[in-house]
Amino acid sequence: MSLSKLVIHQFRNINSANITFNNNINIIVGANGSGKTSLLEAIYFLGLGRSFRSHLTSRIVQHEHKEFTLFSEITQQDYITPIGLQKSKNGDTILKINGAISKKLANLTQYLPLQLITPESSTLLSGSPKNRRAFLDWGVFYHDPLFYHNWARIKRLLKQRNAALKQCKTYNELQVWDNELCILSNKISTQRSAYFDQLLVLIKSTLNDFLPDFDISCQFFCGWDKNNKSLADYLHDNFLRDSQLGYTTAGPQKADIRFKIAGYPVADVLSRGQLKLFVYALQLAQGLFLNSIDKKQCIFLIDDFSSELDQNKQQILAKHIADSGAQLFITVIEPDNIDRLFTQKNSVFHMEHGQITEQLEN
Ligand SMILES: Nc1ncnc2c1ncn2[C@@H]1O[C@H](COP(=O)(O)OP(=O)(O)OP(=O)(O)O)[C@@H](O)[C@H]1O
Repeated sequence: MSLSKLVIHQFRNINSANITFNNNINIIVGANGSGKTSLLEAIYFLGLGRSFRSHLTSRIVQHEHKEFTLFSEITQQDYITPIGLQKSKNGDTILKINGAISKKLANLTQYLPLQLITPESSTLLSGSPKNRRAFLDWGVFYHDPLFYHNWARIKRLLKQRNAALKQCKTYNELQVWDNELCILSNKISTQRSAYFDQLLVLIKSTLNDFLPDFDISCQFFCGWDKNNKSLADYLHDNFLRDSQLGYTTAGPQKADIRFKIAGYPVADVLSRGQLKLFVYALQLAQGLFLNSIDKKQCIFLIDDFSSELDQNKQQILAKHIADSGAQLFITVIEPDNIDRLFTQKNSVFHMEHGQITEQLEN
């Protein structure tokens, strides 16, 4: 899958754009505030139905306009899927996939498997486990077609259980939720750990290139200590504590991936640039997995490609992206020799005050 065409209307400072992208490398060059991140945000919106910068449509719609419109063509082998999305400040949304109205924005996710890397991405390692669960679930979602159903069901169940926790006086009253919860939790945990075990091989190999001087351990935690007791026992034994807290403290909603160096969390040991490289290694491993095992093309959106990376690391990164077979969108302020980092054919776009123009080959 690749994004072959994008039409934008009234999205941030981009009033109107009609762009045909390269199937591999797309380099977007522009000064501060020219609209580079807005372009990535528009692509992200088409991939996930939301922004990575704001929950408020009113911030994203161009000032003095009522709505933004995005139209794209997604190419898979020789088949083109047209997708159109319009969002208004008043909350109205129109999504069309292949000419038919689609009610759910979640339907978008299967078309563009996006990996976003921004200067804030190191929160994947330094932030809460929620970020690492989202990272892991992204891969499981594309790898295992049954995962989404289990995940959506358990989210609903937990919501109901947490509401019931606040009212139940005895554990017996809760058991109606827990039988299904335990079955689903074990399924999700098996799906996640099966994916993680395979991904780990790729993570180790990318980390070896990016951070060869560190011995890094990576461990999946399913959300409860399986070796100690079953989830059913945890739910039973934690009843009093959980009802005081008003939420369930054991289960797949507490899963995490623990990355450590000499027993310390990586965020406490590595520099900012090294953390960024770590995140690149993790996301590239997922891109490689998607390409080589799931036979789907990953799309990388990388904002501010060269920040905090020396020339050598930029070269390693460029090589890995090329090897992953992904479609790439990177933004840079200074073009320098960035296009020469990539050996395959690439397209360069210049961004100025929200206007995009493609640089023609000499
Ligand atoms: N709703 C909006 N309508 C019009 N312009 C907007 C809107 N939201 C943001 N902008 C403007 O869009 C411009 C582009 O911002 P963007 O973050 O895309 O730039 P950038 O090229 O990524 O900059 P940098 O290199 O500094 O990160 C900014 O000047 C911003 O003030």
